[in-house]
Order: sequence, then structure tokens, then C-alpha cells
Amino acid sequence: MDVDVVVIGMGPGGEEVAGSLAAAGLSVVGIENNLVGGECPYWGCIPSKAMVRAGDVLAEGRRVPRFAGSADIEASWAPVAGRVREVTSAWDDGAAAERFTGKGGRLVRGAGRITGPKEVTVGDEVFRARRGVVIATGTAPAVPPIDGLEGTPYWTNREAIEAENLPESLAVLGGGAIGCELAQVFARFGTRVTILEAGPRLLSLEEPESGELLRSTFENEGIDVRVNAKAERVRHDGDGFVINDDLRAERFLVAVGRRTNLAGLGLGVVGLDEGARFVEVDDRMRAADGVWAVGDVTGKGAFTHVAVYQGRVATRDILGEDGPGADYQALPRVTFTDPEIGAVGLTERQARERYADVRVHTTDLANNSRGWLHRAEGFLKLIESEGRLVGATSAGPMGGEILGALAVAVHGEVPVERLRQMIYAFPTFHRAIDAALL
Ligand SMILES: Cc1cc2nc3c(=O)[nH]c(=O)nc-3n(C[C@H](O)[C@H](O)[C@H](O)COP(=O)(O)OP(=O)(O)OC[C@H]3O[C@@H](n4cnc5c(N)ncnc54)[C@H](O)[C@@H]3O)c2cc1C
Ligand SMILES: NC(=O)c1ccc[n+]([C@@H]2O[C@H](COP(=O)([O-])OP(=O)(O)OC[C@H]3O[C@@H](n4cnc5c(N)ncnc54)[C@H](O)[C@@H]3O)[C@@H](O)[C@H]2O)c1
Repeated sequence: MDVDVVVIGMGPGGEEVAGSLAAAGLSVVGIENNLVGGECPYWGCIPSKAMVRAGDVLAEGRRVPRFAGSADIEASWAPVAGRVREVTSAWDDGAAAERFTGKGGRLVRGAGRITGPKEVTVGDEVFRARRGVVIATGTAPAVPPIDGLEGTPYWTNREAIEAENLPESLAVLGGGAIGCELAQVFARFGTRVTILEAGPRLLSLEEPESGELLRSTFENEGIDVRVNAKAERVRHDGDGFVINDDLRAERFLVAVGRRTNLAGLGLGVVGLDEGARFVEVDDRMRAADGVWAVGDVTGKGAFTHVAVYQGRVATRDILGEDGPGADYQALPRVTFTDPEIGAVGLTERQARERYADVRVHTTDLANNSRGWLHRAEGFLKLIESEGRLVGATSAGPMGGEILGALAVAVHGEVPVERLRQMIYAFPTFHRAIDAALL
């Protein structure tokens, strides 16, 4: 069958390209071997943030004695499991599929494979794409080769999100975004949680202060945080897991990063490296003649907002429209723990590796009027080079929202001097920007 474009993988990145091109009048085939929408709406961002919201409500209730009297809080997992089923439509992608077909796209269920230049095969159906093929196959959980792990009922993000019952205890391998967000949720509901992080701190890709802040908060909330720790051996004895012979936990969540779904995709057929971890793309998301790639497979940041952003860039390129190429200098990311860790652009370390002239401005939220009123923990760290902000971290209540102002400053290359001359509303958390710069 001849079409204009074939999109392999209908997660946030693929859905964006396929839907926009179909809406623009192109004949588009979108191929999906699981659920249209990908990881984010069913086992990622959306249900995990529903869980985070529930944990935050509990934590806020527990703050009542410090502020406003007394409150009896009795946590129950049932509403959380119910809300997860509601926001994921109980893992039914009917509405997402219709969103695409309603724009005129054709959805094909199955695993797509590149079988020739601009040619994709699904089962015994062959699609030839006049304009080209978009690779948007995303990622799956990376599972390290730990002695004894294979064959045990360990959890990845999928089982953790689907959990109908609260485990009594949970060991979390990996103190990155998934590990930290889910560890805090389960702990707030009463699960005894231990985090094993191989590196020296939590959220190892972010500022060290972010990892330290989370560690102290987590420890205050009763989470056992073990850094420089690995799982060497694991066994499951019917009742639960025994990790390294001494740590016992009913459930074991593996959250040590992701691996791209590229094996067996036929990348070699179009001259791409079959063994590479990511698909190399230029700033138009082109990977080879007639091949574009978007989302987690590009290695530019495993976030839904990156997949959608790249999807827009690829769409413009496929339609032959002008517009700026992909630019990641103001890439934002938010870890939805409490305190929330928002960051944009470079960390201090990355900035020092890149620029000779780096200035760092920090302030503690305890010195910010609203932070003090809230008895909040957190900080702002701003990284300046050549008179512009090149990176920033905003950690604290609504850290990801306060980040918005900083992301605009980094993206817009606003001179720091101009930020110093701005009026910041009093008493807001974001007024800490003023304090940091002074
Ligand atoms: C627990 C968790 C929480 C997260 N929270 C956030 C968050 O708060 N904010 C954020 O920005 N990001 C978050 N993420 C990351 C976000 O989910 C991903 O970055 C995003 O889903 C990537 O989109 P994608 O389109 O690249 O790939 P995916 O969402 O992985 O979709 C790829 C799709 O391709 C399909 N596919 C694969 N191979 C084939 C094939 N050969 N043929 C046909 N179909 C195929 C897959 O079935 C899948 O549906 C989270 C992830 C997890 C796991
Ligand atoms: N709020 C968000 O935007 C959000 C939330 C969840 C996930 N995500 C995305 O999903 C991606 C995957 O999340 P993740 O938490 O699985 O990965 P991650 O890369 O963020 O963190 C993995 C952590 O596991 C550690 N680790 C690696 N191997 C280990 C081992 N053998 N033993 C113990 N620790 C080990 C690493 O040092 C690292 O700290 C993230 O990078 C992020 O892009 C985003």
C-alpha cells in the first residue's frame, strides 16, 4: 500500500507527528503494537502524577497539627488504585485511537519493521511511504543482570502503577525520577520503603543539592535511603524478596533507567547503526534519507514534552515548512516529589565544563517570606554565564511551577541585569529569584 508517511510507535512523539500530518491532509499510517498514547498516559506521567497527588494530599493533612489544630488521617490505597484506573481509562486506548483516526489517519495494530528504503512491514502488510518513515518507538524499563532476578515477580513502573494493593514493604532499585517519585508515594501510604541507589546521591543527573534535599526529606518521612548501594543478589522465597541476603521486602521495584525499543526494527536497512543506543538525529529530527526519529529514541531527554516538541519539529520538516530547528538549551524537567525539583538548562557542573565564566546564585526558601510562612524546605540555584542564565534549579513547594519563570529567562536569553530590575510580587515563592540575584 502506498501512503505519504508511516509512523512506527504511537506514544506522545508518534501521536504528535501522525495526528498533525493526518490533520494537514497527508495519508498517514500509524503503527502501534500496544496502546495508542505510549507509556505516558498508561504507565508513566499521568497515573504516576495521580498517585503523587494522593500522597501530597496525605502529607498536607499531616501538616495540620503544625498549622491549624488536629486531623485524623487514615490512608487508604483503594481511592488511588481507582483514580489510576480512571485516568488511564483502565488501560483502554479507544479514545486515543479515535483521536488519530478522527483526523483521517489509519491505525495499524502490530509491530512495525523497516524492510526497505521508505518501506515498513507489519505482519504481511507492506507500506511504502512517499515522504518517509518516522521512528517513535520509545523505551522500556532497563533491567540489570542481577544474580537471581530473572524469573522473580519484580516490579517495573508498569506493575507499580497497576498495583491494586499496597505492599507492606518495597525495595526500590534506582534513585532517579521514577524511583524517587514512587518511593515517596508508597511511603506516604504506609509502605516501608528502602531505596538502593548505585551513585552517591539521589537524582544524580541534577544539582547535588537537589539529591541531598530529597535524601533528608525522605529520611524524615521514614524512607531508608542507601546510596552507593547496589543489588548484587536477589531471591524470591514466596513471601517476598531478599536482596543482598539482608534486605527483605514484599515487592522489588526496578527503576534504573530505560532502554530504547530499537532491536529488530531494521535500522540497518536504511544505513543506521543497529547497535546504537539511540537514533542520531539532526535539528530537523532527520536520521537518514526519508527517516525521522522523535521522542525517547533520540536520547535528547526522556520526557513527554521533548517527544511532543520534537514531533512538532519533524512535522514541520515533513510538510516542508520553515521554522527553527530543535534547540535544547532551555530543556526543563520536573521531578514531582515533595519538595518538587524543577530544573532547566545546565547544572553548575555542566556550565563549568562548557564556559570559563560561570557565576552561581543561590538562596534558601527559608529566607523567602512565603517559604518561611509555609515552613517550606527548598532552594533556588541560578547559573549565570556571560550575563545570561544558562541553567536553574527550583526546589520546593511547586518548584516545577516556579521553574516556569526561569525557563522563560533561559529560553529568552534574558540579561541577568534585566532580571535584577524586575518587580517580583511579594510574598511569592518566585520572589526568591530576586533574592538569589541580589
Ligand atoms: C513512571 C514514569 C513516569 C514518567 N513521568 C513523566 C513526567 O512526569 N513527565 C514527562 O515529561 N515524562 C515522564 N515520563 C517519561 C515519558 O513517559 C516518556 O518520555 C514518553 O512517554 C516518551 O514518548 P515516546 O513517544 O518517545 O515513547 P513511548 O511513550 O515509549 O511510546 C512508544 C510507543 O511505541 C510502541 N512501539 C515500540 N516498538 C514498536 C514497533 N516496532 N511497532 C509498533 N509500535 C511500537 C510502544 O508500544 C509505545 O506505545 C515518565 C515515564 C515513566 C515510565
Ligand atoms: N517527572 C518526570 O519527568 C519523570 C518521572 C519519571 C520518569 N521520567 C523519565 O523516565 C526516565 C527513566 O527514569 P528512571 O528513574 O528509571 O531512570 P533515571 O535514569 O532517571 O535514574 C536511574 C537511577 O538508577 C541508578 N542506577 C542505575 N543502575 C543501578 C543499579 N544497578 N543499582 C542501583 N541503582 C542504579 C542511577 O544511578 C540513577 O540514579 C527518566 O530519566 C526521565 O527522563 C521522568
